[in-house]
Amino acid sequence: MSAQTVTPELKAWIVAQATSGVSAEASLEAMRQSGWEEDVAIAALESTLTEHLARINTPPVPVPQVKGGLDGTTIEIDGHEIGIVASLHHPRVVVFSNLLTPAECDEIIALGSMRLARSETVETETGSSEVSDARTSDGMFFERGEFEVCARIEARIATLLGWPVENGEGLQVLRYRPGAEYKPHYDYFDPERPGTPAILKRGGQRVASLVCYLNTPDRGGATIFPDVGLAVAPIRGNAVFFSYDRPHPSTRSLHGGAPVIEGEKWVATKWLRERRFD
Ligand SMILES: O=C(O)CCC(=O)C(=O)O
Ligand SMILES: [Fe+2]
Repeated sequence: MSAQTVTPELKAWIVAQATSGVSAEASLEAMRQSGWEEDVAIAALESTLTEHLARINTPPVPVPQVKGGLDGTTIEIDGHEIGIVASLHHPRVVVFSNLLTPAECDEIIALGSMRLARSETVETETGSSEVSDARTSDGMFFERGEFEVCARIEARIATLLGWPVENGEGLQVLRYRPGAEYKPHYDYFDPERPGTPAILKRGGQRVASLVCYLNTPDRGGATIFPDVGLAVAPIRGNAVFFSYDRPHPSTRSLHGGAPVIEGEKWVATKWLRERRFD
């Protein structure tokens, strides 16, 4: 007898059927038609859907919130005035203007470029060509507080979102050249993946992202939220914040960086964890 194993692909298919409104009976019938024994198919459906429902049921955790709420148009932090441009409830998205000054954007680009250049050399030396087509940008991470400008931005973000500096990962800088993109993805760590428990030991889950635009590309490069058809224009100094109170697609936090058409796009992403990230 051929072993009938429940592969991740089959699980994904079962969940997709259920979420698109196909009845369990119809899915069972389709599985039988493609050669599954009925009892094995029922067990696969039952375990997969139970697991799926349990994840939807994941209790929400607290997430960062904008200081003072979203009623105002500006928020002042240490003499720096940040604008609230737009917000959305589900997914929770807030677009800010003037989160970073032009000088801060330039400084982060300058500091980031040095390390991008270095990592390019390393890559060519080892001959490793790990070009993923999901993310065609180049990136680097700063340590938290690595430079004065990093610490200043981190302190501002912590105040703006009421979330401790210690719960933040170091800023990540990405550079997209024309044609580069970041396909839609979730920023939380997929609870299904075997490596996730080890990652979560340091700081727990990611609960929010803040993508800061360091320049304005000539064309393209919006941050997109496909579940709700939202596109945020990348404008220097602006930033898009989004939070997700559980590691689940029901947060509608699926997002990506649309292809850059002309010019370069530079962003600094700040991820916030549930707990101290040391
Ligand atoms: O470049 C963008 O607009 C999105 C970046 C992003 O999704 C990330 O850094 O996780
Ligand atoms: Fe992302």
